[in-house]
Amino acid sequence: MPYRVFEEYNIEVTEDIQQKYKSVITDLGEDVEREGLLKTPERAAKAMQFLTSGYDQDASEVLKSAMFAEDYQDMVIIKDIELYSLCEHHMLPFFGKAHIAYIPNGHIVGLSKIPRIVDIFARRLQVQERLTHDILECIHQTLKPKGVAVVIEASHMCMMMRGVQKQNSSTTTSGFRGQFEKVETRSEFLHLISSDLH
Ligand SMILES: Nc1nc2c(ncn2[C@@H]2O[C@H](COP(=O)(O)OP(=O)(O)OP(=O)(O)O)[C@@H](O)[C@H]2O)c(=O)[nH]1
Ligand SMILES: [Zn+2]
Repeated sequence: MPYRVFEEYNIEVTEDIQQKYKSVITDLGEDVEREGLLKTPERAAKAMQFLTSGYDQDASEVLKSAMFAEDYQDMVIIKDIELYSLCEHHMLPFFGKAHIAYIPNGHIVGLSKIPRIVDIFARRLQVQERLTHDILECIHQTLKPKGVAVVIEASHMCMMMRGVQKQNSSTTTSGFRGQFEKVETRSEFLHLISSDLH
């Protein structure tokens, strides 16, 4: 199955992570036996499994499950795809939007599959650069389009809540393959996703 519905957690893994969270909460000086925290280790164990559930999913299979032969030659853009990931340095969230385009080469892909693969790569311990690259390469290698472009704009909680504590900075990463390596095609894409269209 290319993606799983996240309702059934592995009992043993949940129990194991839960015990570790109990120690962490205790080490932080809290009382794991107080009412408000009684179920917290289990909830946190489940939340972390969900937020890293992308490891168990095959993004390429997801794309392959909805590729259709079609003679459409122009740019397809899916923009403002919201994403939530975890930075691998602090395991704190980074979140923002992905804008993705491709130029078909005999096949189009079911539109929903693009946000699905964004989630699959985002639900892992990531850096924004690798997330951008993972999405780009998956589409490039699986759909084999004439071109693919990925832009991600994101804010990192590790830079907002702690560390340098910058609330308003955001980071943009991008990757281009095939026809998007040409300035005119890339410019058209960047123009079409630019904020004045929102
Ligand atoms: N390039 C990149 N860096 C990231 C990303 N997420 C977090 N970081 C950075 O990873 C770096 C880790 O640096 P360290 O010096 O080891 O960690 P630190 O002492 O917690 O650093 P500060 O955040 O500066 O306090 C920090 O500069 C973070 O801002 C990301 O997606 N991409
Ligand atoms: Zn971080």
